[in-house]
Amino acid sequence: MAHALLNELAERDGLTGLFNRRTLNTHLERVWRQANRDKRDLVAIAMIDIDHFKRYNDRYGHVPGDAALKAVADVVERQARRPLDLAARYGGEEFAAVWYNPAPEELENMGAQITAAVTALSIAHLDNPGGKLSVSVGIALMRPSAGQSGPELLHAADTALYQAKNQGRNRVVLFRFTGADALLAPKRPPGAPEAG
Ligand SMILES: Nc1nc2c(ncn2[C@@H]2O[C@H](COP(=O)(O)OP(=O)(O)OP(=O)(O)O)[C@@H](O)[C@H]2O)c(=O)[nH]1
Repeated sequence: MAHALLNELAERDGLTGLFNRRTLNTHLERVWRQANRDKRDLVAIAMIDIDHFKRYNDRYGHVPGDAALKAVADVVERQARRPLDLAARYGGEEFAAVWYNPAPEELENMGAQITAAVTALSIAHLDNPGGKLSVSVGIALMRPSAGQSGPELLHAADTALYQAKNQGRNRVVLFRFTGADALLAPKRPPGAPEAG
């Protein structure tokens, strides 16, 4: 019993109860191998970061800051519900979700459900445009193969998150691999006719 409790504590983040970064990395390695065996299964990662959280702490204090982190953690957890999915606190105000074999065309929507659910919490954040707590989301998708690794996927999701921050925050950006790695159809430029 005590052993199980210690294991549980080592795997989880004390504040939010989500899995910690170390557990995420181990899980990613495991599902990566699984998907590689199955040859066609995909793995996606979403990185989720609270917008202007430093300003939030500065204005409202660390106790409300911690409560906001827990509320966002619950949102992320609800969005990673399948048996091989996993939600983690990745760092201070950064969360990550592993999505095993998601439908590529659903990814943007899955990310948008996270941004919408955080906005719907209606946590006042007067130093954030819009006046409410919001998050930015970066998502990347890969079909694991021998030549690629989970950390590459994480890095791509992080790059997409960086773009989401730069483009104004409170939004979802999908990392778009090119060439043979492209699993997501490139977005049509505005006004372009539909393919087919
Ligand atoms: N209350 C609380 N704050 C934390 C915790 N961990 C990290 N933070 C705070 O999160 C803030 C992160 O700030 P930055 O990395 O500058 O990012 P940001 O202000 O969210 O800005 P953008 O990400 O660019 O939108 C810092 O002020 C940290 O102190 C925690 O466990 N509790």
